[in-house]
Amino acid sequence: MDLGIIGYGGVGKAFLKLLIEKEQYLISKGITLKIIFILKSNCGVYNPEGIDLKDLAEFSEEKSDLASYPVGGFDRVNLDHLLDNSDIDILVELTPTNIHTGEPALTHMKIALAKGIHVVTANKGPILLAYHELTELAEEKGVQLCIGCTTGGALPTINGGLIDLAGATITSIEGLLNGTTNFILKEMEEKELSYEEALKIAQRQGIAETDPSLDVDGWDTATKLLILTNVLMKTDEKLEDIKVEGISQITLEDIKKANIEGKKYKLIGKTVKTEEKIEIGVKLEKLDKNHPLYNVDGKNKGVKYTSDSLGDLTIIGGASGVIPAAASILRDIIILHRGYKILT
Ligand SMILES: NC(=O)C1=CN([C@@H]2O[C@H](COP(=O)(O)OP(=O)(O)OC[C@H]3O[C@@H](n4cnc5c(N)ncnc54)[C@H](OP(=O)(O)O)[C@@H]3O)[C@@H](O)[C@H]2O)C=CC1
Ligand SMILES: N[C@@H](CC=O)C(=O)O
Repeated sequence: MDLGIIGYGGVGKAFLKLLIEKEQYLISKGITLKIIFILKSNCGVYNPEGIDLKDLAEFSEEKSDLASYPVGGFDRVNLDHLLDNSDIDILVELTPTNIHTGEPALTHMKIALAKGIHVVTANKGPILLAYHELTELAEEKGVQLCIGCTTGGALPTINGGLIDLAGATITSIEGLLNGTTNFILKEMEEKELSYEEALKIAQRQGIAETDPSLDVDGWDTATKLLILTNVLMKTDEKLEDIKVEGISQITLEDIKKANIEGKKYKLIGKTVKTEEKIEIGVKLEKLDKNHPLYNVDGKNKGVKYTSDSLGDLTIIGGASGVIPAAASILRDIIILHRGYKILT
């Protein structure tokens, strides 16, 4: 399969390295992935024969300006033109999340789907704002929109809800869905760091969003929760209708006090749906030891589904990070290659 990648930051670079590491595994499964183009905001690399990934990865260790890459580097980006000429099967969209406009990713995805190209993405903005429109377009064109990375990266939230709870009605979703805030809370607790110091470490490790206020003010949790709600509960809820709280007000003293009570602070997003109404919100909660998400620490995340006929299902792990995020992009590509249809 031929791929084009838009966004060559933390996740994009990790994805390239992963493809190099997994080359033999992929070949053994009969999966040949050829990268035709990689775009950043103002430059890119294009090679219709397939980019030499090892060479480009080495080049990128030293330089960030792809225009100066000797084989196919260029500095004027025209995606429409590229998609017309490069004949790719899958567009991998990895630009920064914008929860207000979804751009630039929303436009990238619409162009690709309209041209009959599958889209695999880590970008939550377009899925939050235009999930139904994009899936309709994908269906009309007979291609897939793969969003496994948008609701917790490596944590298999979408697959768990759609595949493992198939046939059941999900009545509540409770999620610890943001690795950055959970990591900050743990660093403050264990190393007695201030909130600001812990956030800087999360940023250095590449787990925070390009705009970290999305993490610490609760919007990333809210976005993931809303995508899960709209996909799994077949609703069309909007960000502006829900109450969202972050963690920026918490102090080391609050955390220590909770510890003495045998409790831990966690940023929790929760949706409860009955026949009459739906309640959705994100808030900092003090969990006690009996709560299924109490032991989800550090960069790990977790989700608990309650369903009518398949009971409760709690999935824990899926640490945030550029490598697990890249691996969840590859997971979606493999699922696509196997011919499974996830979003039905
Ligand atoms: N980091 C993580 O652990 C995870 C991230 N995600 C999601 O993955 C996506 C990427 O995250 P991450 O790699 O950390 O982000 P980065 O900020 O590290 O990288 C973003 C990349 O997108 C490029 N870009 C920005 N605007 C455009 C544009 N208009 N056209 C082409 N390229 C553009 C940037 O180019 P330039 O450098 O030239 O500006 C950069 O290469 C985000 O949507 C994020 O929410 C999901 C799960 C986990
Ligand atoms: N910033 C996010 C990255 C994955 O979505 C997080 O911290 O979990």
